[in-house]
Amino acid sequence: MEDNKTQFPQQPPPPPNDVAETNKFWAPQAWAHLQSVRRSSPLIQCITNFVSMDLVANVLLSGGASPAMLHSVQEIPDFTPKTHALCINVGTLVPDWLPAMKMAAQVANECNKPWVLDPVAAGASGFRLKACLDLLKLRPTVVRGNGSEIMALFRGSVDENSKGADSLHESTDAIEAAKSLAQISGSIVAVSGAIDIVTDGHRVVGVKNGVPMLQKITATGCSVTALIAAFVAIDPLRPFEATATALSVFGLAGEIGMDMAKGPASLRMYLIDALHGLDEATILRRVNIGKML
Ligand SMILES: Nc1ncnc2c1ncn2[C@@H]1O[C@H](COP(=O)(O)OP(=O)(O)O)[C@@H](O)[C@H]1O
Ligand SMILES: Cc1ncsc1CCOP(=O)(O)O
Ligand SMILES: [Mg+2]
Repeated sequence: MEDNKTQFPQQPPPPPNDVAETNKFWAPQAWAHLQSVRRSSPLIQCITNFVSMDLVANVLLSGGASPAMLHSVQEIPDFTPKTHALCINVGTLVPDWLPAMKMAAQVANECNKPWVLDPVAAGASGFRLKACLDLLKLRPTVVRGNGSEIMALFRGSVDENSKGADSLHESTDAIEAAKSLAQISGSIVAVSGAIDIVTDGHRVVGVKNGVPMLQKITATGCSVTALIAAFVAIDPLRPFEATATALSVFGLAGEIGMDMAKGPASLRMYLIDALHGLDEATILRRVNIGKML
C-alpha cells in the first residue's frame, strides 16, 4: 500500500439474516477479507507487550499486513495518522506506557482509524483493571480477550483467583458478560477459547476453528487480536464481520499447522506458514462460523 489515502476494496453488502447465520455467507466473507488484507497490506501499529512483539509481527506479516511496533509518545502524532488500524495490548503494562496508549487511541479516533484493545490479565490487579477500563472509555472498535478477561472487564472488579494471562473460564461462560459489555461500550466484543464468541451486543456468532494446542504457545491471543486489527482495517464499517473472519482464519491456520506440528514450538512455526499459504478452497471448505444461542 502506497499511502494512507489508498481506498480499500468495497466489501459486499450484508446478506439477508438467514444467510448471514451460515457458512454460505461466512466462508466467502473470510476469503474476501483475507484477500483484501493480502492485496492492500494495511499498516497496523501495535503497542504491545514484550512477550508478544515477535509473534504478533510475524502473524501480521504472514496474514498479509504490515506491522509496526511503535510505542513512543513522541512518535504517535506523526505516525498513528499514517496507519490503517491500531492494536493496543496491556500485557506487560507499566505506568510509563499508558500515556502513549491513550494518546494513540485518541489520535486513532480523531483520524477515524479503527483500534482494537487486548485487555491481557485485566482482572489480575487494580492497576491493570483501571488501565483497561480507562482505555475502554476511549471506545475501541473491538475488544478481544479470553473468558476471564472479558468477565473481569464487565464486572469491573479484580479477580481473586486470577491466573494472569491465562483464562479460568470457558469463552461460553462469558457470553452474557460480552453482550452487556458490547452494549455498554459500543465496541464489538470477542471472547476467545474453544469456541470464539463475537458479539455487537445483539448478534452473537461462534467461531469453531482452532486447536487446543494454541493455548500452549504464548502470545497466540495477542496475535489474533492484531490480526483482527488488520481485518477491521480493510472493512472498517463492518467490524463484527471482520472480527469473526479474522478469528476463523487464525484458527484454521492453527488447524492446518497442527497437522504438521510435533508440539507447541513447531506449531508456532507451522501456524505462521499455514496462515501465509491459506488458499480459497481450504477457506471455503473449513471456515466454521455460525450463530450462537
Ligand atoms: N480449546 C481450544 N480449542 C481451539 N482453539 C482454541 C482453544 N483455546 C484457545 N484457542 C484459540 O487460541 C487462540 C488464543 O486464544 P486464547 O488462548 O483464548 O487467548 P489468550 O492467549 O489471550 O488467553 C484463539 O485463536 C483461540 O480460538
Ligand atoms: C505471559 C504474558 N505475561 C504478560 S503478557 C503475556 C503474553 C500473553 O499472551 P496471550 O494473552 O496471547 O497468551
Ligand atoms: Mg491474552
